[in-house]
Amino acid sequence: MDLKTTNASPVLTDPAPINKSRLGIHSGLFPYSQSGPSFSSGILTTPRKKPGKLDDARSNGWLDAMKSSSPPSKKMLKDFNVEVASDDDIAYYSWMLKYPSAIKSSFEKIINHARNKKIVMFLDYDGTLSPIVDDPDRAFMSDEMRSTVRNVSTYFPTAIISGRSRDKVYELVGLAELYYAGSHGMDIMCPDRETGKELNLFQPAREFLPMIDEVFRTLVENTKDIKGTKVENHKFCASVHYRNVDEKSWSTIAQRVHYILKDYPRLRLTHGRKVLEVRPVINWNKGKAVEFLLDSLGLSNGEDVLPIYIGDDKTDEDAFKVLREGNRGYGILVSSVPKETKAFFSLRDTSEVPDCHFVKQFLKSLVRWKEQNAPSMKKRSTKKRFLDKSLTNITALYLQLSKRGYPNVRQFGSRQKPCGNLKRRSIASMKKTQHHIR
Ligand SMILES: O=P(O)(O)OC[C@H]1O[C@H](O[C@H]2O[C@H](CO)[C@@H](O)[C@H](O)[C@H]2O)[C@H](O)[C@@H](O)[C@@H]1O
Repeated sequence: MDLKTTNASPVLTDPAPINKSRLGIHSGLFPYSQSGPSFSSGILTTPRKKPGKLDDARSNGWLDAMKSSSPPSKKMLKDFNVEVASDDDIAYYSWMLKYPSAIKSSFEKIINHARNKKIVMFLDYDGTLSPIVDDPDRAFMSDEMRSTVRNVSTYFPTAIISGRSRDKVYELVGLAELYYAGSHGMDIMCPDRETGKELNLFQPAREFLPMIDEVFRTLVENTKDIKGTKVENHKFCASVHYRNVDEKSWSTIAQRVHYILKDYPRLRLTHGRKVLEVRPVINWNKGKAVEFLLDSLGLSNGEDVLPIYIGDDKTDEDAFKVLREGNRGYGILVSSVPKETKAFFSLRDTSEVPDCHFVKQFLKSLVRWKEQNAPSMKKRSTKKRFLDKSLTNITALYLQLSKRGYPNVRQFGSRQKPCGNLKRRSIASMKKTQHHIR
């Protein structure tokens, strides 16, 4: 992908205008009219009355999806002393004929294909590096997983692509030597394509920032009476969690979220694991982020590059699709149940084996293979690692500065390029600055 093309706005034209009078809402309450962005800072509240049967037919479809997302783990079933039906296993193993395990028979295939190629590793966070837990704020990855990912990154360029905000996922992973794409790929920090040394910030949905902030507050306000609901602001998208909500209230959540989104035709809803995700209607996703990162790393020319993407969620399918369709690399789906997927391989995800065990095992095997069987392809050269180190220092510093709300750094974000003085400053002087702001 030519970087220049990514500078073109990926914002899609608005979907068909909604019928405001049908909703019985005064047009002044629509924060974004079709004719241009007029922003209202108010929080909309949805009526508390139960919406009519035909209020939003889509809610029913969504309810089914809500029920089937993130199926109960075997552990949960065991907790209730219920034997796991062997039919499930049969279904799983026949599904695996199509999507074989990446750590068993197919590992050979993967490494054979990787010989003489440069692997680029893309990793989703929740459900891939950290186990799915009830509280999203407590989805920690283990130290062992962290050190495994660090080892991976010493051999292969490694990026984390998450639905969470970039700051949040960086905080959870805590490895400055990786590249990060937050908000489902809408917030990317990556090396400059030309120099490879400077950092670029790519935020294709920047204009949606105030809108997401507003919808976030509206969602919080309108779901606060539903026990267990949690709404997260991920900067360029927002998540409404219903994992801890009584199933009887799921339809209420679906209806309220749909009702609110009727006022935001430039936002859309997608579905994750017991979470509804509100995102801008732009032609950008985790797949585009993978292409963008490969391009920025100067690795978009397929022949000698093998991108591998590991993820567990529907949003990861966009990345699997990019890799499959371009015949560029391998998608690996983490799942304990058969699913329709564009991935090539699978890794079992089971809470009986904690700590995303199979993902870790796959990553460790890859490192071991590299250490043992490709001694000629040593760890990334000292010079390269020095450059990477400089880059990671800049990343760490940037994240630190932006967290502290430094005005210059915000500005640098808005220009989608690091601010000049930050770019040109030597690492030593940056360290000084870093020390200064602690
Ligand atoms: O793209 P990801 O890194 O996989 O992020 C997807 C969502 O992950 C988080 O939610 C999921 O994990 C939580 C912690 O295990 C779990 O409680 C929740 O039910 C899952 O949906 C995160 O909180 C979301 O905002 C992300 O969009």
